[in-house]
Amino acid sequence: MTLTSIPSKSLSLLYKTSLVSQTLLNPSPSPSNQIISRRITCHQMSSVPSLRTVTISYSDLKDKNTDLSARIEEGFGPHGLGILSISDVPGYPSLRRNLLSLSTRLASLPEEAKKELEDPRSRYNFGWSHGKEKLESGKLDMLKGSYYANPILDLPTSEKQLIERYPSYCGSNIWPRSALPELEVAFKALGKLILDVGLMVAYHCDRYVSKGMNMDKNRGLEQILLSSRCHKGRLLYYFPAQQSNGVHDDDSISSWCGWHTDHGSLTGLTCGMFKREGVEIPCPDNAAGLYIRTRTDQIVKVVFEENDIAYQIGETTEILSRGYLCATPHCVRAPTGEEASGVERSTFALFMQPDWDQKLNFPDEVHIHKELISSNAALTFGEYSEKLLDKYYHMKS
Ligand SMILES: O=C(O)CCC(=O)C(=O)O
Ligand SMILES: [Fe+2]
Repeated sequence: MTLTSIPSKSLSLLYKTSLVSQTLLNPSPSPSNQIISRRITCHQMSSVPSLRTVTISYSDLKDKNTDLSARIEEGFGPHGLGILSISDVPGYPSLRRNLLSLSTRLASLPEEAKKELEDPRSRYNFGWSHGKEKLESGKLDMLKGSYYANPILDLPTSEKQLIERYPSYCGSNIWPRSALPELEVAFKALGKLILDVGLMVAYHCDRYVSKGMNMDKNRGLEQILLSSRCHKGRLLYYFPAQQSNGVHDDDSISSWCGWHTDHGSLTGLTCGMFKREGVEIPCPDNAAGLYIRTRTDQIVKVVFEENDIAYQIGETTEILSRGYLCATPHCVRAPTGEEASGVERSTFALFMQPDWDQKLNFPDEVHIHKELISSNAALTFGEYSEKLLDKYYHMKS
């Protein structure tokens, strides 16, 4: 388990009962499954239904005068899937390719070199992490390796007390400067771009939310992300089947990455890159990839273009927006069948999250992590995350 993605076993959302039936822009909305069925497409080769994300072009997104509230609501609102993607971001395709191509090299470094990149103090939330997190089954996750770093700040604070209290946020990056020097440049470049575009998404999210609730201009999502020193990038490498003890015979939907909601504010996601023996290939199994659980408890496979950046909502935004923007339960399914043998997957997530002292006021009725958070609790983001980490880290022993 890592700090950025905590499993939500019941997947009940915070605001399931109160605001889900209320939309801002469509006073009498069609049921969410109607919206969803409009966008269902079936891949020719497979019977697995996939939904395309709502897509906004970069040129529309960067124009602050364009009102994108309806698109934001369609993607992130109570009846949306909780994901949307941005197309045509200048420079993005090559930055994505540069970084994702390095994940195989990182994962193949000698064990001693990877050990030097580990940081137990931050519960492996900086540097290399493999086999430290638990899968839903309770077994250690040997299926993927992750590399975590803050792409914006190498050292978010020099205050010793803060570093000790919140090691997973306030710690320092650990770059493989001699073993793989290209990683730092590629990681920072992609992370910074996804943050910049994420800030534009956040601007339009605020505009949408402010139509429904009184919002202090300085406390919106954009401002929270702009002033945060805690953003965290995760380069993920899913090992090919035969290197992970053949565990890919698990054909459940969450066979590669368990069901969870990200607990920060906004997550930027690249489209996964598949390779066999070092050569990039299209995904050999149409059923493999990202799945989302909808507000009406349907499980759907979600697709977006290779050169689009996808954004998902995290728990903190759901809390701060009082449910107007809803967190996104998701998981990843591994490819199965003969064709899946030797297939690896690389991807990158940027968890945009508030600073450790951001105040979170929980609602009267808390549905998520109930056992940890009391109704109307007022915690800082740092305290909230530490509570989750304490709980899930203790599960690891
Ligand atoms: O591998 C993916 O596409 C998603 C990973 C993910 O959900 C996470 O790291 O929180
Ligand atoms: Fe996630």
